[in-house]
Amino acid sequence: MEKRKPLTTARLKKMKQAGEPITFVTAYDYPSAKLAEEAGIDVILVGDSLGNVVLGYDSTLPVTLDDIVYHTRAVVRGAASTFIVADMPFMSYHGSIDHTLQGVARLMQEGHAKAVKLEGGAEIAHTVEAITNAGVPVVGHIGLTPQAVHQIGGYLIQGKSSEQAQKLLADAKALEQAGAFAIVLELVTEELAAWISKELTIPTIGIGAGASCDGQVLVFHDLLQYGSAPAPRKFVKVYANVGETIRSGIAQYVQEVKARSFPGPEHSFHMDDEVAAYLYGDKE
Ligand SMILES: Nc1nc(=O)c2c([nH]1)NC[C@@H]1CN(c3ccc(C(=O)N[C@@H](CCC(=O)O)C(=O)O)cc3)CN21
Ligand SMILES: CC(C)C(=O)C(=O)O
Ligand SMILES: [Mg+2]
Repeated sequence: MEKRKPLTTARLKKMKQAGEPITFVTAYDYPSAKLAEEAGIDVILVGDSLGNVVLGYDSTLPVTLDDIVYHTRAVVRGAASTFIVADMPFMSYHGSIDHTLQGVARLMQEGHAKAVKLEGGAEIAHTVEAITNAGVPVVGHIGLTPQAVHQIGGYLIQGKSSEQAQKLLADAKALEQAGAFAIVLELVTEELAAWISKELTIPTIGIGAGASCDGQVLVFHDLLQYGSAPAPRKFVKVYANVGETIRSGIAQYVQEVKARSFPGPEHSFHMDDEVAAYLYGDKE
């Protein structure tokens, strides 16, 4: 395959200016990252959705920094030529700046990430600035911020009222001002996402935010129907049914072992004839 020019934060800004859509997908391990890179994805996000789709939790809150470091390393091994962003997990960036920077350092030095993503608006702008000042590119994330699910009261669409919309625009501008190189807009109206995208010079990456964003992101397991929620959410398009492929493959394996049709002769190893004859044959 042709080797692509490594993506940079400057290139992402140029893509926005040129109107070239930016593609993000999440990945959490070596094979998924390798396949995403081979498929031509621009950016891989090692999301804390890891908690839901890989670790079986019912929210992203239990995901730890250790979890993200471990999975980011595997993703980087699978997609060494792709720009890889690591999600900062719940409560890893709300203490002191020192504590936050220690976590960022682990994601970069042990996880080998190229950038980090944090949920929140103007209230975390000082944190975004400190991380940026340390030379680490930052992706913002506003709208539905799943780490705040218990405060929000559910996974609800954000920015429907004009007050909320204006606050979200102010948040986006604060993050841009603080040095973020891109902002995820999650579960906001298409109208608000279009407005924010027009007002910013950095790219917006939408999930459930309509077609006017500068890029799109989806969760790997959602777009491939790989063990995630049985009924895909409105903002997800299903491009393949990997879960069904895996289930039917394993079911066929079970059936063939039970029927003794697997393994067949072509899957088995044999001794030389003389040895077999000596051990088990007619030794008169
Ligand atoms: N598998 C997976 N995909 C995701 O996109 C995702 C995760 N997990 N985990 C972390 C967050 C949580 N996300 C979610 C979770 C639920 C809804 C949801 O049920 N939304 C409703 C709309 C609610 C409303 O009407 O306000 C929907 O029907 O789409 C949306 C995003 C997005 N992220
Ligand atoms: C849905 C994306 C943006 C995310 O934050 C995640 O996968 O954790
Ligand atoms: Mg996340």
